[in-house]
Amino acid sequence: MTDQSAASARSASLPAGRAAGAASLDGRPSAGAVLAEQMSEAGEKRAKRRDIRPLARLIPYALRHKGHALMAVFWLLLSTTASLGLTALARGAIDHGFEDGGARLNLWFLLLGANALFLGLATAARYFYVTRTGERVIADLRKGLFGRILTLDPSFYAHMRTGEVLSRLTTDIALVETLMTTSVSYALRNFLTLIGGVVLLFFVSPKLTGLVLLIVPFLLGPIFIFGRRVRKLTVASQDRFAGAVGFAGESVDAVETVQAFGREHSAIARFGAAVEDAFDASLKRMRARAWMTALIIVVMFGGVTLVLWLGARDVVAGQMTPGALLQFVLLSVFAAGAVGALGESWGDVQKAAGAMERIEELMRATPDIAAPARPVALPTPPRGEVSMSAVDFAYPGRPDLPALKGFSLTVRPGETVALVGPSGAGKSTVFRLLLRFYDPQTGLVSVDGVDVRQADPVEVRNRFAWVSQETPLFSGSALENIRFGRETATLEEARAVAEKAQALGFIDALPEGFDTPLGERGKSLSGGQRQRLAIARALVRDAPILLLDEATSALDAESERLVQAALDQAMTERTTLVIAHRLATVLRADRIVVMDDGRVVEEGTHAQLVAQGGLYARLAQLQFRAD
Ligand SMILES: Nc1ncnc2c1ncn2[C@@H]1O[C@H](COP(=O)(O)OP(=O)(O)OP(=O)(O)O)[C@@H](O)[C@H]1O
Repeated sequence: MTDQSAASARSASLPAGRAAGAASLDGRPSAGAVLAEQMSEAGEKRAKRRDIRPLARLIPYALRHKGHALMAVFWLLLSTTASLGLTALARGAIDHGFEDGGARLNLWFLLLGANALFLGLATAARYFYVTRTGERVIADLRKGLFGRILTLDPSFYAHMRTGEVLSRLTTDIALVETLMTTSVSYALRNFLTLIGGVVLLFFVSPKLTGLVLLIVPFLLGPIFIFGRRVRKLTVASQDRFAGAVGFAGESVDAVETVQAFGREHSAIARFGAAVEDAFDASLKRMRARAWMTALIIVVMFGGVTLVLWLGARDVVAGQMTPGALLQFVLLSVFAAGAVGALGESWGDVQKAAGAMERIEELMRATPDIAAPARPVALPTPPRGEVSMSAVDFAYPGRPDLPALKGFSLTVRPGETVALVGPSGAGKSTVFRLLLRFYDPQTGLVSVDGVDVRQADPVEVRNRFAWVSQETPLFSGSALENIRFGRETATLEEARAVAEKAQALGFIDALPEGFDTPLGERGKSLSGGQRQRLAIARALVRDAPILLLDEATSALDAESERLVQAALDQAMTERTTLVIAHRLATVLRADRIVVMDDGRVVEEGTHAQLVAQGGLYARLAQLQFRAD
């Protein structure tokens, strides 16, 4: 076999798995090694698929790299030819090398040596081109999939957990990667070796080959029948043992109760019985396995002996040369090895088929929200006007629970409107419809006078700067986080908005100022700092409409004052829609819109609404945090 090393490499089920042992310099596993190990473990649990048709979807990806794919096929054919050619050369060396007192012995062995050299090089080239094509396909697939994932709208994420989406991006792609790199190279080589080997076997000796083919069912029969039984019995004995362990765990956990009730002996007896039970199940498995082993060895070695005996008789009778017999034996070994190896690869193929099916499901998913064929352009310069009229909306999967019912609201350019209402009234939903994460079932949402359904969602979203409650930040520096609002922002612009957002002071005080990495999700900052940075990020966008979801989480007095000052700055000079939780904010608003159960129930200024003594008056008393 030319690349048995590949077999051992394959046993690590994911390519990433091989890196799992890698450690960084300080002895701890590196982040990459940890991820690889996690993916390797997760890969074990992903479902297989018997139908391997999904793998055909990889073909277009491979065809994008035709040159390398062709090179892979070329070297695959050459390396297989070289390994099969080895058997022909061995035959020649035996049959002709000793003729004329061994005159051509050196030549034959030179040829064998040259073949070995060529085989080595061809195998290396095959490995390189197959793996390179595979890795390239995987890189394209990864990029394509992530691109797709980020275009999917919240309706999609409502029925698929983000964890599952990430598993598809990492674990599932790693499973396909194993197939496309290690397994494909290995399996194709073995497949070709098998086909070529069997064809050559027929040429060398049709009689003996026929005999071998007759023996094969006798070999596969016991493997199939006993193998199945052994697997069933293995599961049974594992289950019994798990039962025993479970009972032991329970007793140890509650050892005081066991002792207080004086139940030690009965617990020991029960555990003993469970262990004996597990032992009996193992015994059955051992018997089946022993019989299977005996049968396989008898059939295999008996068969080999029979075939060799018949071959040797043919040699004596002059119907076959000794070299041909040697070639026959070598080819049989190659072909048998290839069958075994293909069986091993089959598990990887099924795993990858399952993975590819899941990946394709994501690739095929189309977002509900997309630009129409001919989007209507929003007016420039932007006016900063939003309007929702008679909007009815229920979230996907909750059709019976409308979040907005006949909701209408118009916000004029430059106006500040505070949305107030009990939890679940539909305030955040208003924002989600404006940002066009969803479309309403009935009614109209328009931005700057254009129906958002007729516009390009990217252009619509460009009109908004959004500060959400959670203010998610990203790993990267403070500057990069501000530039998330607008990539082209200069450092000066970033400083200017940071100043307006009351964030300049703390950013400058960071060890590397604007270049300080903030850690994953900006976790090195305090809650108030994160909020101010998020406000700076929204400000740098310089969008005409600000959507502000005030944080409900309490900050300390100083942070609260700073955040409030940042918000005051943000709200000036642009249309603002704010989900308000602070008294100061509602007092500043031009208009307060009170929502309840998806409807507008009251509207007016703070003073007017308090005087009305309705829902707002009650909320104001309970909900607003005084500054
Ligand atoms: N993604 C979602 N899928 C299904 N239902 C949702 C979803 N988001 C919100 N809802 C439901 O829609 C209704 C309105 O929710 P919304 O988040 O707009 O309320 P809210 O007024 O912003 O409340 P809060 O002040 O608590 O954030 C609620 O009944 C809520 O359970």
